Amino acid sequence: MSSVFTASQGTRLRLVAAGMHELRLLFEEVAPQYSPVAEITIIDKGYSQAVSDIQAMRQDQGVDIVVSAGTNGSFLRQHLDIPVVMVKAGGLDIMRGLARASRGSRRIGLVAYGAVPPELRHFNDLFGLGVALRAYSAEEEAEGCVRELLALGVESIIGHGLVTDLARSYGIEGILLYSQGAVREAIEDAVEVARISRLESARREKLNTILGRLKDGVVAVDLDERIEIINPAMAAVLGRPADQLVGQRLGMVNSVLSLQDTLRTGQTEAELVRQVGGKTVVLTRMPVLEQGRHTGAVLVCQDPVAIQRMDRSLRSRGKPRSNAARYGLEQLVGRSPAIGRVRQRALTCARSDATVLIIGESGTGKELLAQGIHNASNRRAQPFVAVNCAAFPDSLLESELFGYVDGAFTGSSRGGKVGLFEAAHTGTLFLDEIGEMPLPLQTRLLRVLQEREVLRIGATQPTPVDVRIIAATHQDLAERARSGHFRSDLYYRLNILLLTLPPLRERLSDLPLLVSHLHEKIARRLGVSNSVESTLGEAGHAAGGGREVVQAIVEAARGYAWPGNIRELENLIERVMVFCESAPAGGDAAIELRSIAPELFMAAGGAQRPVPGNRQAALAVAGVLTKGAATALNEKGAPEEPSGEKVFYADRLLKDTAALTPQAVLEALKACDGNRAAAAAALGISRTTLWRRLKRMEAGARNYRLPNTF
Ligand SMILES: Nc1ncnc2c1ncn2[C@@H]1O[C@H](COP(=O)(O)OP(=O)(O)OP(=O)(O)O)[C@@H](O)[C@H]1O
Repeated sequence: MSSVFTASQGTRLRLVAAGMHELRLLFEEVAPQYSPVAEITIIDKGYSQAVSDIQAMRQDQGVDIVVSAGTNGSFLRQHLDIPVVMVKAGGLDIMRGLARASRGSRRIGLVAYGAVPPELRHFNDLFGLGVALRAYSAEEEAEGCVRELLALGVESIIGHGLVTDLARSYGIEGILLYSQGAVREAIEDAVEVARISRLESARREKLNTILGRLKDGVVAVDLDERIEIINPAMAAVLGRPADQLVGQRLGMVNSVLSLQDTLRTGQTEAELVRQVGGKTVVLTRMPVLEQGRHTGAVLVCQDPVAIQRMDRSLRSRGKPRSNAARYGLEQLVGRSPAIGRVRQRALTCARSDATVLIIGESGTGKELLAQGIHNASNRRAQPFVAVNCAAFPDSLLESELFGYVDGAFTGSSRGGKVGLFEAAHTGTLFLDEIGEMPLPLQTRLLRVLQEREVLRIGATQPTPVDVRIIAATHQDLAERARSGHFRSDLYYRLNILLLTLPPLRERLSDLPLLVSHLHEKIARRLGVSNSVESTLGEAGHAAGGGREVVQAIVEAARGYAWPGNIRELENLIERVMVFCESAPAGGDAAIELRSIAPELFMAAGGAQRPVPGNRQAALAVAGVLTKGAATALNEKGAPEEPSGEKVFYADRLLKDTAALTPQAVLEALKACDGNRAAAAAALGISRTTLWRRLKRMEAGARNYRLPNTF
């Protein structure tokens, strides 16, 4: 037996051999040889009885294939939907039958099923064998043939089982046409067919599993455009069960999906946008080639929203994690009751998906709070996208937020652009400085909040988005709504969960904690020791140890009635630390300090808002900056009488930085080659504050010549 008879997947093939009388005996003789690959069940029944037995076996344990012969075999073929392999008599079988018959009889007859083979007729005539030949095509005709032969005096009839039985019933010899060889050949054919059909059905099952899991609809048709394969997604598009659609002409089921042109031209057409059942779909039509011949066509139907989502996910994966929130609520430093209440409310906000509005002065930690809420929410693993509405010209802000489709406007990038709403899909969108949003965009924003879908610029179909909005402002939004600068309906939509961040001046008790937190944070960033106890390297001797730096700054800030800006406090600390780091060991620190002192003090906030008590603040800062700063506080922690040098610097600081003058702004911009971020950093203010300052300067005094970048 050859190796092709290895049953697939380790299970034996299941064969049924259906034959009565002599054929059954032949099956019984041959079947054991195939037991390693096939389990052969022999049934000694014919016609409808055999059909019902085989169907029951099929239900019970499965049947791969049936082997039978003659009219019984033909009957089974017609009534079963599993393959039936016929035992066929070859030339040798006929010869063998004739030889056997001629041993005892003078007159021999042969009754064939279907038609007498022409070769046999020819052979009979050529050799003058005188065998009487008859053929039958239906069971009831067989007896007529036997009787005719009897009338001719035939004593021995060769034929199928039915014929041999009839011959015997009329008292003459019946010789079965088949040999063991013919039966063996039929079983081997059956095993091979069953093996291939098992492989086929395993392949089909795999394909069905894959197609069943696909979100895209797939349908394959034959050359007549009749549906051969259809997956559940496609059946859903067509609104009918898959089994009802198989065999139907696709173009008749839905003319938009017709594959007639593809069958005719053999051309692939990709990404065709069409409407099917009121839904926009993206279609791809392809011909099917089997061994170089067109045998049908395939249609793939995609949901554009899914494509967009995939596109977004690919884009966001390609990007570095810029859309991630770095801060958690635990980084919102402060033990004052005011900040405690904010932290508590923020935790409550994190538990819901409702829109949050954060109100607080610039640099009070609004973004930190927004990030903290995101990171404490269920969306923490999803994007956190922040946008400063004040930082973009109106038209740019629109395309940033909503994105645009390919060719939406001159100069738009090819392939369109994903807006920040879409980029934040499933996550949080932080809209900072929402009060600065132009009115037309407020209308669009309101629509997004109501409909939960965005319409890219130039698009006709909206894209659903699942985004949690956190908006922030330093402005009195209610007042802006009253004065018509802000849509009141949007204000009410945003103002669902309100968080108010108090300025630092209203929670000065948090100052020491904040200063040492920021000191540590900056030290980490600068790569210097983060302990306030430690020295700041060799240079630390010039300007005092870490503890003194922190204490002096706390003093300065307190005395100065800090105007509420933590960012500026952070900037001041950084400047002091950088200065202390860079002061040469044993060098004249006082000279160094003199050069940066005005800038440092400006960073302390005094430049923006001179407040009462600033002389004391200046003294404290100057204390850090002068050579004798290490003794700025006496042993009991009380401030020392200021030295003449300290007083001198404090006065100079006050004079130089009395206000963030337009001149100071312009000089900073000039020094930074018009780079706004750098200028803001140099001035120790946020980019937003600088932007506002510039806006005010532009509006108020047209005589300033601003660099082109503005
Ligand atoms: N309570 C706090 N604890 C620790 N750090 C804080 C706190 N509040 C603010 N900061 C720090 O101050 C800086 C400014 O904070 P943030 O950017 O969140 O302020 P903002 O109110 O959003 O500012 P703006 O309105 O100018 O955009 C950040 O570096 C932040 O880490």
